[in-house]
Amino acid sequence: MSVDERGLAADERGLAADEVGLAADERGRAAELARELEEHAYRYYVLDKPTVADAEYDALMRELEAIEERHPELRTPDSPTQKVAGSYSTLFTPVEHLERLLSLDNVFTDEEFHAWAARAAREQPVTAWLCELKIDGLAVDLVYEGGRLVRAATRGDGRTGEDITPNVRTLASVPSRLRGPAVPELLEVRGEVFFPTERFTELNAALVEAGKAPFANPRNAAAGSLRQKDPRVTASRPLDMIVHGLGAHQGFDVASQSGAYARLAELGLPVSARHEVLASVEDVLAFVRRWGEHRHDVEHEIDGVVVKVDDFGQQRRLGATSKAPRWAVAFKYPPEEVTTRLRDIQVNVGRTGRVTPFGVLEPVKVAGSTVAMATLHNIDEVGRKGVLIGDTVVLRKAGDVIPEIVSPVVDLRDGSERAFVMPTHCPECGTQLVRPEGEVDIRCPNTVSCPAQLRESVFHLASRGALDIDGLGYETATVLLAEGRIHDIGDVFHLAPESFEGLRGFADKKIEQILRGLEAARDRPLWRLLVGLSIRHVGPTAARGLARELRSLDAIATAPAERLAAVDGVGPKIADAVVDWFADPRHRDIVARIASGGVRLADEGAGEGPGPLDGVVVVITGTLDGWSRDTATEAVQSRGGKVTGSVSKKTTFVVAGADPGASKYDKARTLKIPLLDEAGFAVLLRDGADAARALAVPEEVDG
Ligand SMILES: NC(=O)c1ccc[n+]([C@@H]2O[C@H](COP(=O)([O-])OP(=O)(O)OC[C@H]3O[C@@H](n4cnc5c(N)ncnc54)[C@H](O)[C@@H]3O)[C@@H](O)[C@H]2O)c1
Ligand SMILES: [Zn+2]
Repeated sequence: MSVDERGLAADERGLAADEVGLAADERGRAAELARELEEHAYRYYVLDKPTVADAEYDALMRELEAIEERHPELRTPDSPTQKVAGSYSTLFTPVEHLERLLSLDNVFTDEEFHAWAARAAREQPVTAWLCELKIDGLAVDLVYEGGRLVRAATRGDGRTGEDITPNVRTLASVPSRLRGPAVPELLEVRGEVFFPTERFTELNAALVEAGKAPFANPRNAAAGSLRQKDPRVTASRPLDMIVHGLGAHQGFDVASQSGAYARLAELGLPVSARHEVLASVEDVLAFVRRWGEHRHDVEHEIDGVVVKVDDFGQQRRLGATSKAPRWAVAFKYPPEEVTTRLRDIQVNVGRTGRVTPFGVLEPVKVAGSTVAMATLHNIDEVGRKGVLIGDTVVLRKAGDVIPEIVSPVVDLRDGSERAFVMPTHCPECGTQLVRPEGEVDIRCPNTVSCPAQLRESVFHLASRGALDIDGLGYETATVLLAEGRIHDIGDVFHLAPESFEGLRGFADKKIEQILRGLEAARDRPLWRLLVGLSIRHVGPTAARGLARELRSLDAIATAPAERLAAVDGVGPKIADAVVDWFADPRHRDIVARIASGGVRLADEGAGEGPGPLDGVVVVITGTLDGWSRDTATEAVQSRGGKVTGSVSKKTTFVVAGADPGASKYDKARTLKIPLLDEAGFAVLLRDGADAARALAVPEEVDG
């Protein structure tokens, strides 16, 4: 044996030894993962009290799958990757399902879906896909004999579930008798029981008030409400159900999933109207994308889309694994919930003095960004949520919405947690805080010199939503105030090159940028200035209304409350806030300084009669190349027209840019409201409504 060969042989031995070590490690890890997964599944399915978010459970499951992929000998039939998760509690009588209830395999990306669909199609050509929403609830099995509901059960381990018949009978949407002349002799249907999203906060608040632990999310609320010993508790909860599957049946002859849904609906069962039968994989992916964008427009939570082979014959030929059918898959959306630790609760003082608690979190990644803080809105909210400092909490970040603390994980408390106490004095200026009667908010009443309020109001004046002053960000505002170069928002437009003398961190370029930013901001539309003044309750909608109808700051400042309240989008509460604000001589002084700083305080056409788009109501949806939503809105409003957010019979035109919102688009078609593209919109602005109407050709909906 040559030296070389010996070396090689030793290497091989080394490698083999490593592999043995690795396998032993991985075997240990696999066993640990299996234990953890079983424990989490028990907490989730039996106790309805998970201690980790679904995304964390799914990550453990994927880790186990990956190990089993490398070491197939570890993939035993009792591995959590191979069975339907779930168990049944001794609180309920066990019942055998007539046919097994399975879980679903998952895909997370277009590529994974393509691969899945291709694999299915290799076994069995697929003629049509049925797409529907994946309801985040709990699976329930209903059995009808001779048209009467005889049993309802949870999924359990897929073979044996828990008898929850009396509880399910309390659901208004579940018929106790099927409707119509030809009811099947036997019908086993599966569906999802869910807790309507908008009722969830209300339930948790009530539980916390009663000294009980809140639910982690609407799914757990559904499971916990349904799996009650006392059906009266279930009856008191707003549970709903949608059916999405067929089990054993006799006298129910249909050839497809979509056909089954039509028939189930005739029988009076709750079927979702949101399913679609689609021919191509591309159409399926478009469905997935569309609902991803409208994920929060649904009355229940959805965690993805379920794609099923529509034809029953094709389904049968594809069959199932021990865990899931091969003819269906769940396309999961990115998770929006994680758990993390609430390290502290602190308060923030806003531009109008409002004191809001916020949670300081152990930084955590969710929905693509790292979150370290979450608002808690007000002191009542802290109480309603029942969170303590030191708690592990469920954190939710849905789309562009700011991150929210949903609930504490009560089961993970160790006694070291403590309740948040609202400070009695402003953390920034030491002034005693007040809670005006009948208000939920606590405020710092020192509007004149509270550093937090000044900083926030200057920053707000300069922000995108208000005057959009380039170069004047939060840091700059803080420095200028702290160094006494400005005292409040009234001084901002008096900033000159000398104002920055002796300040560190202000290069000539930066100073120029700010001065140029101010120059541009002097000429913005009136409503932006109004927003920038930080008058309580006055947001863009009210400001636009006021500017549109009164057209100058002077007119707004001197109008009586009744006149202001009559403005579209204003009303008495905002009107009073406006009157109060202008009644304060310090505020009038601020306005005078803003005016002497060269800011335009009136819109063009102040005092003029109706504009060319008077009476025209426009809804804008999708993106326009040449316009932002703000500039497009302004263009309509400055001509006397109105822009609203939803399509109704009162809408004159719907302007649809690229990727228009599906619901607005569809509604416009149903109500036969003229649709304008970007070119049509330009015509509307230039030549008026009649010219635009002539251009709006009704087109056919494609898919
Ligand atoms: N947080 C935890 O501790 C914990 C523990 C266990 C499981 N889980 C979560 O539970 C889920 C896994 O459970 P699973 O096995 O039920 O899988 P799954 O929820 O991903 O998918 C299967 C289920 O989807 C339901 N479903 C909803 N809409 C449907 C539709 N339109 N058509 C068909 N089925 C539909 C069915 O009831 C079916 O049983 C994961 O999301 C996991 O994170 C979490
Ligand atoms: Zn203060």
